[in-house]
Amino acid sequence: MEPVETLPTVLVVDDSPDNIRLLGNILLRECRVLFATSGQAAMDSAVANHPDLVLLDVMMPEIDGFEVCQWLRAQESTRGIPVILVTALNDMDAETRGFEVGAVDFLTKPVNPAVVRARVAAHLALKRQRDILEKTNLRLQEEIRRREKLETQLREQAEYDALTALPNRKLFHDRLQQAVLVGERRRRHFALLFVDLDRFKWVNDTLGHDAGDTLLIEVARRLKGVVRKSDTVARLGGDEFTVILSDILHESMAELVARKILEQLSTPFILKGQQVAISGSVGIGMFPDDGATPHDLARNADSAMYLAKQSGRNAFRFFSEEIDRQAHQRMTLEGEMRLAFQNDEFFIDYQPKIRLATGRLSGMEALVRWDHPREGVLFPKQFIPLAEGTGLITQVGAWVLRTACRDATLWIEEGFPDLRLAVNLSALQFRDGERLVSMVEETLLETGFPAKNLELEITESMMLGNPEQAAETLNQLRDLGISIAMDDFGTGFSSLALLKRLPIQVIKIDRSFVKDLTPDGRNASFTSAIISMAQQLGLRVVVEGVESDQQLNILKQQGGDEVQGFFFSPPLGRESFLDLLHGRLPLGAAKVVNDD
Ligand SMILES: Nc1nc2c(ncn2[C@@H]2O[C@@H]3COP(=O)(O)O[C@H]4[C@@H](O)[C@H](n5cnc6c(=O)[nH]c(N)nc65)O[C@@H]4COP(=O)(O)O[C@H]3[C@H]2O)c(=O)[nH]1
Repeated sequence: MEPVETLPTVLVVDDSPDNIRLLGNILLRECRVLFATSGQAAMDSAVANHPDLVLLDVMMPEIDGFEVCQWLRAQESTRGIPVILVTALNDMDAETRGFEVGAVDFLTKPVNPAVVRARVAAHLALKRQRDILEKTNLRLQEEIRRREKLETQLREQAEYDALTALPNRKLFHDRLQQAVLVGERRRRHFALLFVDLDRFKWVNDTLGHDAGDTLLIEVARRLKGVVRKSDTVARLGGDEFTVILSDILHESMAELVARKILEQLSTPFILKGQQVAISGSVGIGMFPDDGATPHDLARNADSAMYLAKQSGRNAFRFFSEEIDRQAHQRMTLEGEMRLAFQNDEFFIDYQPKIRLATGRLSGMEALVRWDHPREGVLFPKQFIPLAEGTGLITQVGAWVLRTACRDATLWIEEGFPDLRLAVNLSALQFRDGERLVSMVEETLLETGFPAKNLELEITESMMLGNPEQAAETLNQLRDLGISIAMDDFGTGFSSLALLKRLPIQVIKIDRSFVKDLTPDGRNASFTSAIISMAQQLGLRVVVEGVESDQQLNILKQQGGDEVQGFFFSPPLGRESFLDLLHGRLPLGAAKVVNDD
């Protein structure tokens, strides 16, 4: 006989003490037997003693065997205990229900001792096997988790730099390879920047390696701060860092990041309690122009970095000489643009707008120019993108609106009360709606220009980022009494939904549609369709870029409201425009000075 503590435990449940005694005697030799004489006592005992098997009488008062069995199955701690139900002979219904509530077997009364022993022994053996399997399974899962953790650690050690936690050289090469593949497949540009610290050796030699490590960790943090989450910043070793800027639309975006990096690196670091100024050099390679393979691109970005270092440090260089020249020209221009306000170098030309129905001047569009001391007169496309890239556009835009409103107020006072002034807004001004609305409001107050005579020109793309916020800004502008014109209509999505949703009063048909306007051409159908759609929506239509009387006649027939273009007049300086207003200069007499 096995010692009692190693014998399996069987809980015998029956409300009849005789039956309990009988079953107990049958099992006594092979098992440790526990007893319960009610359903409740059985449940309590199962939870407390966790038996290896339950022999459960079905017919009991209050809580019967089915309920007890169901309850045991529902509890986490007793779910695995096999239950054999003891039923009356030939009670088929009881058997069916018993299986439904989770019993594993049946014994029928009156019980046959040999059958009882055999069934109990079989189910105990099964349970033992299951327990062993479960334990093995748990151990295996634990082992898998341990190995996965180890693998992750090993991978991180193999792919990440231990000091800065940035991707190391190996992972950088993988990512670069990946970027090249994506770039090839989707025909996307991306930029690779090589960044090198200019005084790292000095820090290591004079302040010690601890300070060098602190510096590298801080540099890693700052570099990550200037790029998007989807970009990669890696450390190749020493003080050599790289940045992969994915999805670059234009080199100027890479330039912007390079400049931010230089700014970050030239902001002093605190090392061993003292302020240390270092700087960096950045080399930029553009995919695919500066290298269509990871190897070529990396080599070229690296050599651009050496050129930057040679050119006096704290500098960036593009690999391509042409791009580099343009980037540095932009940088110079930016500095000069800041000075241009002080030196009064901006001025405005006004291009007349003509009402088709009367053939008379109805208003003008203000177009900014920059009288650059070295380059001569610069047109918007030569400096507005730069002003947008540097944030200076807010200042330029406010200056244009104030100056144009001041000029136009004078003209209104000179006897042209209906003169309408159109001013362009930039997407960047539009992004800060609140600031824009208060700037416009203040300008109207300051200059006394009537809001109803002002038309602000926006483009569709400005609305796309956040249409809800755009609609709110436009509503606030409309509440001031200003009209809103959708510029360049037809070149973007030309979404009707947008026209319906936004408080727009005017659409301006882009001049590309007027260019080849012939009576039976495709462009004629296009302008005609837009004009009749606009009329149905109650919008005014201004057509830009009218250069010939043939175009004019078509537009007249199609019923446009206003036109603007070299056929009547190019943009004019303030004095010439005044001459035009007073009839001293006839419409159509001025020569084209800006034909882009
Ligand atoms: N080929 C041809 N061109 C014609 C004709 N009639 C007018 N143009 C030109 O077309 C442009 C019309 O302005 P836009 O579509 O609003 O396009 C403007 C506008 O989007 C932007 N811009 C101008 N001034 C400002 C400003 O103060 N702020 C902002 N944010 N953008 C401005 O710069 C763009 C270009 O301005 P500009 O170079 O002055 O060029 C002007 C004008 O000189 C024509 O018959 N034929």
